[in-house]
Amino acid sequence: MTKLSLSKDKINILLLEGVHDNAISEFAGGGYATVERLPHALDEGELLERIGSVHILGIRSRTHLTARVLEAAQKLITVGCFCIGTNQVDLKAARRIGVPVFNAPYSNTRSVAELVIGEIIMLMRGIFEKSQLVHGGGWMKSAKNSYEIRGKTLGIVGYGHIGTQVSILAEAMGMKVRFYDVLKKLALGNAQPCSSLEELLASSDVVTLHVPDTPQTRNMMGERELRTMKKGSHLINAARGQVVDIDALAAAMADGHILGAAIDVFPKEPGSDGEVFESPLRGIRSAILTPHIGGSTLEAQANIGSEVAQKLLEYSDNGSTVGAVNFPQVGLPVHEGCTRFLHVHENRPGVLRKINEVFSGRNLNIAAQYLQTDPELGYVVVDVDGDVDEQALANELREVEGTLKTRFLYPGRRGE
Ligand SMILES: NC(=O)C1=CN([C@@H]2O[C@H](COP(=O)(O)OP(=O)(O)OC[C@H]3O[C@@H](n4cnc5c(N)ncnc54)[C@H](O)[C@@H]3O)[C@@H](O)[C@H]2O)C=CC1
Ligand SMILES: O=C(O)CCC(=O)C(=O)O
Repeated sequence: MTKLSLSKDKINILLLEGVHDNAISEFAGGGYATVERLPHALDEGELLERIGSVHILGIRSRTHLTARVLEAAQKLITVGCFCIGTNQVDLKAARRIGVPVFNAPYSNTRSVAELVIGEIIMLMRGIFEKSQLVHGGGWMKSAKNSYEIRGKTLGIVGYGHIGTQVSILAEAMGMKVRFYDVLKKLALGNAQPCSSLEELLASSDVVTLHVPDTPQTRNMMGERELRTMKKGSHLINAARGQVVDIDALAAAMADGHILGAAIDVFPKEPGSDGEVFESPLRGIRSAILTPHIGGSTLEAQANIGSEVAQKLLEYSDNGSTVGAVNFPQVGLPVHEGCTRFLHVHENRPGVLRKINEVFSGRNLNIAAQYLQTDPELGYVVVDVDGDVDEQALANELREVEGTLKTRFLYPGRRGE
């Protein structure tokens, strides 16, 4: 267990939104015992009240880390998103305060893909509507609007980790697959790329969305795009709520242009299970609405719990930023016997020279130095051998103009 400048029992870890037990076990195994876990998200006001004393924060998709919250996070070392998407975090604001953000880019991929496959069949057989009727004492034994998926065309928007998994599974079940992506992607199996979103929409029986939330994908499925879809086709959105114009979808479903939809994500989602969910889609019988559970399987949550906690530990213990989504990536060996200084700074001329002057001015033996930069940010890690007045050195480093964060630790040395 690496020793830190701040003893581990003083490092406050706050985990929100019911992060899996595996995360707690990982932290305990790393010597971090001060972990508080809440089952729900916190809103901005609640976060502002608590964030000042938090060193490591774990969230899922419902907690919004705004610039305001991050600027109040005086002690924050790192943030873990125990999910794939990181759009709920103001990543630039996190960079500005020198805080790397980690996620789990693959751990729930399969869970989302399986849900989508199930929904394709449910939609193409009108199962949800028929089942609701039967629950209400009704009976609708009819083949109207019910089709096999074999031979039908699935259009996948966003051919990344989830999109490609859906592609493979759908082809195995006899579907024809077409996809559209902004990047050139290797087509798996017999899948066919489309040169435009419109081409995909006009030729698919079911369209499924697997793009991230970006300024380009906001409302990418608006009135015009929904009307470009084939009459009687189906839409699945397990990506992000802002990708579909929900009012336009409700209208296209009301007049039967879109026959069915399965929607897992919404522009406004409740922060906790007790809160009332509002949406114009409520009450539409051919709309399968689920509470953002695409990635909510026990397998996925267990894997995510371990994966993200390990990344947070690697950063807290060793300074490694491998896997961070908003930071220069530095993979670091454990260098026993040294004191390691982590310095995050604005990437502007002269900063590195001044940092080196701080070390050379004290006649220290630098055993290793690691540096990664991107156009705005620099992250330098310096391992020093022998005796050193860590606190005085860290204070001097903090004085260097452009410094965003400084921390020191003792890799490989046992600590609390
Ligand atoms: N419902 C749920 O519980 C879950 C939802 N998600 C959502 O699914 C999204 C996709 O996940 P992954 O496949 O792992 O991401 P990924 O990053 O592997 O794939 C996204 C793909 O979308 C493409 N893309 C980006 N902008 C585009 C645009 N404007 N038009 C067309 N293609 C575009 C990218 O080039 C990439 O190939 C995540 O960002 C997340 O928001 C992820 C996991 C669980
Ligand atoms: O499980 C969650 O809270 C969010 C899942 C998700 O949307 C993601 O992984 O991006």
